[in-house]
Amino acid sequence: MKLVKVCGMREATNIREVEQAGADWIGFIFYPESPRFVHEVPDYLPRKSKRVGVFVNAPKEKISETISLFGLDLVQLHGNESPEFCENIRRSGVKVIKSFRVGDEFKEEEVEPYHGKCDYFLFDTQTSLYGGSGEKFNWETLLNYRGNTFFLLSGGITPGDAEALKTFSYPKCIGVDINSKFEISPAVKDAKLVKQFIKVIKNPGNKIDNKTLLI
Ligand SMILES: O=C(O)c1ccccc1NCC(=O)[C@H](O)[C@H](O)COP(=O)(O)O
Repeated sequence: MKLVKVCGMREATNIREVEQAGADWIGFIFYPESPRFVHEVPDYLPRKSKRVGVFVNAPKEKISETISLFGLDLVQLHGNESPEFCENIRRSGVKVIKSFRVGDEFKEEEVEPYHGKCDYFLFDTQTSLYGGSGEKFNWETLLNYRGNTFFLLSGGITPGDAEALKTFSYPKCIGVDINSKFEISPAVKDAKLVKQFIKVIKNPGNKIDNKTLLI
């Protein structure tokens, strides 16, 4: 695994800790219904980790305003945004991640129109929520993904999944997105757990110890 995105951050001190833990990308949720909703600019924003803004069916103007306010590098779209909308956001100079909710079977026809219109896909679990459900889907369904767009694996990934992820070698998978299963409370991550997880999945020789995982 090459890349780890830690999503749903809000508190300055915690953002700094997670950045120091080695997160490549840090996500901020701009969806008011989320318990991780970011309503003001934190006192610290990551400098080394890339900043990702997560939106659900937000208007273009709101996204553009937030890109400027937070200095976003990437925009992640979790709603019913069209391929044209993705392309339009991309023209603002940010990379675009389009999220898809995966159920029992992988639907190639759903993702197909988005190739070339965004930079990455994110495969999350199909639930009644737009994201942050803490639910896992069957990763094997992604064996049916034939596209060329690189993707992030997401949905209920836990600290205990680090070992299994070392052997997850889908050619187009560039990394993982972690969120609720690393939380102490909504939007507050256990930076120690994040650090251990990153260490293990980026260095195949390392094993995570159960004491750290609290299992
Ligand atoms: O996290 C949220 O509350 C959220 C709400 C609405 C849209 C997206 C949201 N999160 C985006 C993410 O990238 C999450 O990390 C992803 O859905 C996985 O979350 P989890 O299942 O908790 O690991």
